[in-house]
Amino acid sequence: MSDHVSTGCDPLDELLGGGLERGAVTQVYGPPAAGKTNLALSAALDVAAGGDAALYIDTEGLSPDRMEQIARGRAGPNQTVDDLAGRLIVSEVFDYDEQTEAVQDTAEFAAEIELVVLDSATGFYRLRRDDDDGGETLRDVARQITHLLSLARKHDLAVLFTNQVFTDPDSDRSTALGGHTLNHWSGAILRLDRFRGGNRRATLEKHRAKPAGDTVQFSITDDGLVGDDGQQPPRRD
Ligand SMILES: Nc1ncnc2c1ncn2[C@@H]1O[C@H](COP(=O)(O)OP(=O)(O)OP(=O)(O)O)[C@@H](O)[C@H]1O
Repeated sequence: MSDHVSTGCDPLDELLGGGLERGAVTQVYGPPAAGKTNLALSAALDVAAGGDAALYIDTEGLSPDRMEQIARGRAGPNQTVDDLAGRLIVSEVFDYDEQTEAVQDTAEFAAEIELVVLDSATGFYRLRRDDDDGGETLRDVARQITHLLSLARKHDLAVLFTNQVFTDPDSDRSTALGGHTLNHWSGAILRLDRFRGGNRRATLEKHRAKPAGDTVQFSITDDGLVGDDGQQPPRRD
């Protein structure tokens, strides 16, 4: 078994030293429409195309149409979209308490899945942090991430969580919500940015085995994510 779970996009896998590392948590953050959900879906459906299962905790309202499009892009010639969708356990959550519960319940599936996606870890935190100044809720999100990390270690899973940005008034730069607390538990951190014309850039900000700062360019297409050389990711047999 590979040490990594593919993102479904070769250049992103290379940037990450092979993909999403098993036994660790990968954080993908960036501004709205940067491509975080597309990347998460691409990885989950790639797992499904490989014949394995993935758990997808969705706090944002996944588009079934988009899921179907990417599944079509990942499916091999002998696979249907339904084959892939059938290996995706989607847990839809509608508020913060449901998110907490869904993360807790991941333990029930851990033995039968290869990847857990939490998209997004901080959408509801963002709504709550004005009420409690972020303190308690942030500690709670961190507990969710450490719970997923312990499952990742125990069951050799990959975990991907997405995270949003806020603009730091001191530096005027957008940074990841949750700061050091969430970054500490992330074995790898990937920042996504979107540019005019739809081009996107992924920047490796933290990695166990690679220097930070490397980047790749990619685009979002009907099939999912493609590197800027325009090559489609290889389909499964
Ligand atoms: N079929 C497609 N072809 C090209 N681009 C697409 C396609 N489908 C979606 N997109 C692009 O993906 C963007 C949405 O990306 P995604 O949902 O992954 O962003 P995100 O980073 O998760 O954003 P948010 O933080 O708002 O959830 C759209 O704005 C659009 O630009």
